[in-house]
Amino acid sequence: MTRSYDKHVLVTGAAGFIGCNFLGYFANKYSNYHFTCIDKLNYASASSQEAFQKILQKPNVDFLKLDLAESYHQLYQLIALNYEANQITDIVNFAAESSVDRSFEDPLYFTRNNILSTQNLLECYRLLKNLHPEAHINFLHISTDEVYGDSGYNVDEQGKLSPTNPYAASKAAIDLIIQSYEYSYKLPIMVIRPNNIYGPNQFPEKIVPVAIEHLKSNSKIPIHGDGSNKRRYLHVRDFLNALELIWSFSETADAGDIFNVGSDEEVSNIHLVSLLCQLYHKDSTFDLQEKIQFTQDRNYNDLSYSTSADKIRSLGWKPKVKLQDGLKDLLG
Ligand SMILES: NC(=O)c1ccc[n+]([C@@H]2O[C@H](COP(=O)([O-])OP(=O)(O)OC[C@H]3O[C@@H](n4cnc5c(N)ncnc54)[C@H](O)[C@@H]3O)[C@@H](O)[C@H]2O)c1
Ligand SMILES: C[C@H]1O[C@H](OP(=O)(O)OP(=O)(O)OC[C@H]2O[C@@H](n3ccc(=O)[nH]c3=O)[C@H](O)[C@@H]2O)[C@H](O)[C@@H](O)C1=O
Repeated sequence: MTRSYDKHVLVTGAAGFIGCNFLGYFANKYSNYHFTCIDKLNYASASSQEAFQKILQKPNVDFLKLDLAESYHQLYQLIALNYEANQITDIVNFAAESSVDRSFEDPLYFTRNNILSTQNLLECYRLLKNLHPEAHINFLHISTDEVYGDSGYNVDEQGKLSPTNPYAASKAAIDLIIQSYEYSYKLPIMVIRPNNIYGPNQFPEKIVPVAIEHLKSNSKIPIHGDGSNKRRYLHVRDFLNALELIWSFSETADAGDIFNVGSDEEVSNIHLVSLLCQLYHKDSTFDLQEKIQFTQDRNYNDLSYSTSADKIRSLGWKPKVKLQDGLKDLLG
């Protein structure tokens, strides 16, 4: 970094769906912040590649291709050993393998990746405090509402963690490790648990981009099981607004906190796909049965997530993008 910036923000998973949308918004709005992006560039990054490469042209954005789970020593140098030179002030941690379906196929990889990638960052922060007790990093960790599983009703941030799939278990595990660092080392870390997020450049394995891809190729949309599972959907712009609000609190927080961030728009998978078909075919009629094919269900498919976002709503945040409008935008 040559010019002086007000913040030096480390953004992990920056080449992914939410990370790249985060950069597109914050690197433009906060030109007085420097953003160092870290990403291993997995399969999911491919969908954001064009947008990510464009953002890397900005003077206040740099990129390090690193696997956080395998790069402890480089991270230790970046965050702790060279603290006086790098002066990292904030960490926004998106990096994770994020696909439930893939986690059923390779659970151990999800455990290793999603725990070590974040715990390596926690270790660097812990050791930084040993070297520079005065150092403070605003640490925002992106978790998920899947950590609660589908057993609770209107679960708030104190709800029991009850994950049902290997992805969610890896996210719940690192949430608990973060909690241990808060208690044992007094590291103030903000944990954010969003519901399903959709928006531009999402890799077509999540239902929204999958359905759109199949609509555009006129092929049948795969529906797991009977399609009755429900999810709540939040547009990525609304999520970033929530993140901006939480980030502002982390500046003065001397303790960590947890925030559920979610919408009230809960729809079943079959209804979501039907809505996308209606929006895509506009006024022309269509036979839904011709547009879908029922496929084998997941090993376990959470029925729905009933989390309460009252805490962040009480701070003035609320979703602004209606699902129908957000989907219409995506369909173009
Ligand atoms: N998309 C959603 O609906 C949703 C909802 C709730 C929470 N989340 C969480 O938000 C975060 C971002 O999700 P997303 O949808 O953008 O995921 P994504 O899969 O689109 O992107 C994740 C990015 O992280 C990178 N990454 C993963 N492991 C890494 C490692 N070890 N080192 C470096 N980079 C690594 C990948 O290369 C990828 O670019 C994740 O932590 C996910 O658990 C996502
Ligand atoms: C909060 C989490 O959201 C995402 O996980 P989730 O599994 O809920 O998202 P998906 O889009 O993969 O699945 C949603 C829902 O649709 C079904 N489905 C999916 C893909 C497909 O081709 N057909 C389908 O029927 C699936 O079984 C689910 O019931 C996000 O991926 C995760 O990171 C989160 O944290």
